[in-house]
Amino acid sequence: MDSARRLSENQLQSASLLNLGVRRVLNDSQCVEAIISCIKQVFETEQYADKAIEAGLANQAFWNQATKAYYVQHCYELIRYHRQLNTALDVDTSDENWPWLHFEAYQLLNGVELPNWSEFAGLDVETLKANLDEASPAEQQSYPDWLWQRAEHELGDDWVNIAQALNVPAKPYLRVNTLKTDAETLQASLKKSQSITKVLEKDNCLEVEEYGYLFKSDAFSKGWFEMQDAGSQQIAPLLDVKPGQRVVDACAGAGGKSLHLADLMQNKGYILSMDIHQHKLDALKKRAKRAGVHMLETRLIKNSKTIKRLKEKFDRVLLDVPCSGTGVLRRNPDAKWHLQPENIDTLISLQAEILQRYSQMCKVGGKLVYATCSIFPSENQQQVQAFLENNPNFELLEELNLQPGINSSYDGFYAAVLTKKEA
Ligand SMILES: C[S@@+](CC[C@H](N)C(=O)[O-])C[C@H]1O[C@@H](n2cnc3c(N)ncnc32)[C@H](O)[C@@H]1O
Repeated sequence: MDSARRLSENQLQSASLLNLGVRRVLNDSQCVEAIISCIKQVFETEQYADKAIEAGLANQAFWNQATKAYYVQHCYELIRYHRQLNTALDVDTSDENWPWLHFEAYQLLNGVELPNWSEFAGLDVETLKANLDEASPAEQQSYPDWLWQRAEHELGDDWVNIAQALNVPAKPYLRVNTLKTDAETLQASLKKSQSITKVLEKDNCLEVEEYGYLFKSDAFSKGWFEMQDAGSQQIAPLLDVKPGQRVVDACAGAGGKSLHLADLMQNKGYILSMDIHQHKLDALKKRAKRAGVHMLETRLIKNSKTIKRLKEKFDRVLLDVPCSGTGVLRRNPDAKWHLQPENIDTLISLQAEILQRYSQMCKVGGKLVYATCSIFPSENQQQVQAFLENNPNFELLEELNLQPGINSSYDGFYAAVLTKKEA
C-alpha cells in the first residue's frame, strides 16, 4: 500500500465520527467560518495555534460542547495536514480561497460528504488522491522538507513510523494530585462534571475520554489534578526524590514537573523553581497555590551569578531544557511550520551550555536529570555523551527514550539520569 493511501486510512479511522460531527455542525456555518478564520490567522499572521483557537472559542460562548470539540479538532487537523492539503489541491496559500479549499479537501479525503454550499468548489476526491500518490513522503505526511531530511538523517528507518505517530491527535491525560486526593475519588468527582476518565495502570494517571466541564469542575478548582501528558509524567519519578531533600527545577516554565516533584516529596523539603521568564513563574505560583504546594519557591534567572551562587546546593537537579519540541508535535502541530533548522542549532548550543553550567548546582552524590521533549539524538543522547566526556566526575545511571510509534503511545520524551561522583 502506498503511503498516501496509508495516511488516508489513518485519517479515516475517525471518519464516521467526523461524518456525524459534520452533519451536526454544518447546520451551523458559523463554526466552519470560525475554523477558516483560525487557520487563516495561523498561516497568514503566524499566530500560535493555541492562541488563535482560544480566541475563536472566546467569541462563541454559546456553542455547545460538541461544537466546541469539532472546532478545536478541525483547527488542529487543518494545521497538521497543511502541506498534505496544499499538495493534494496543488495550490498554496497565495490562492486567497485556500482555507475553504483545505476544509473541503480534508473532509473529502476523510470520506465526509459536504453540503451544497457556494463556498465549496466541488473538488474531485480522486484527483486529490492522485496528486498525493505522486507526492514526496514529506508532502504526503505533511512535514517541511528540511525537517523530514534531518529526521531521516538522525533517526533512520524509525522516522517513518515516528512521523505517522506524530500525526495522530494526542489524547489528554491528567496527573492526580495525591497531596489532595486519589485516582478513584478524582474520577468519581469528575463524573459529576460530565468528564469521563479512565484510570491507567501507571500510578496516578487518568486518560480523559470525554472532557465535559473539566476546567469548570469542583476537582479543578480544588487542585485535585494537573493536565499533563502521560509521557511527561514519567520524568519527575526519575529524580528519585525523597521528602526533605533540596531540589532545583532550573528550567521550570509554568511548573508541570515542579508540581509533580512536590507531590512525590509529599510537600516536604524544598524545591527551587527557576526560569528566565517571570510570567511563567507567576503562572507556576498560581498553580502551586491551587495544588496546595507550600514547599516551593520561584526565582528568576537574571544572569550567570544566579546559578553560580547555588553551587553544590541541591540533592537533585532537573534540567528540562528548551528544545525543538519535536516529541510533542501531535499537541502543537503548528510548531512544524514555525520551526527553522537554524533554531535547532541554536537550541543545541543553549542545551549544552545549560547542562554544563547548571550541573554545578548538584551536590556530590546527588542526581541530575537532563530532559527534553525532542525526538532528535542531537538534542538527547549526543548532548549527554558530550557532557560526560567533558565531565568525568558525572556518571550515567539510566536513560528513558519515549518515541511515539516506536515504543510509546504518548508524547516523545528523552531523559538521562546522571550522578555526581566527586567535586
Ligand atoms: C521544556 S520547557 C520547561 C517545561 C516545564 N519544565 C514543565 O514541565 O512544564 C523549557 C523552559 O526553559 C526555559 N528556559 C529557556 N532558556 C533558559 C535558560 N537559559 N535557563 C533556564 N531556563 C531557560 C524556558 O522559558 C522554558 O520555560
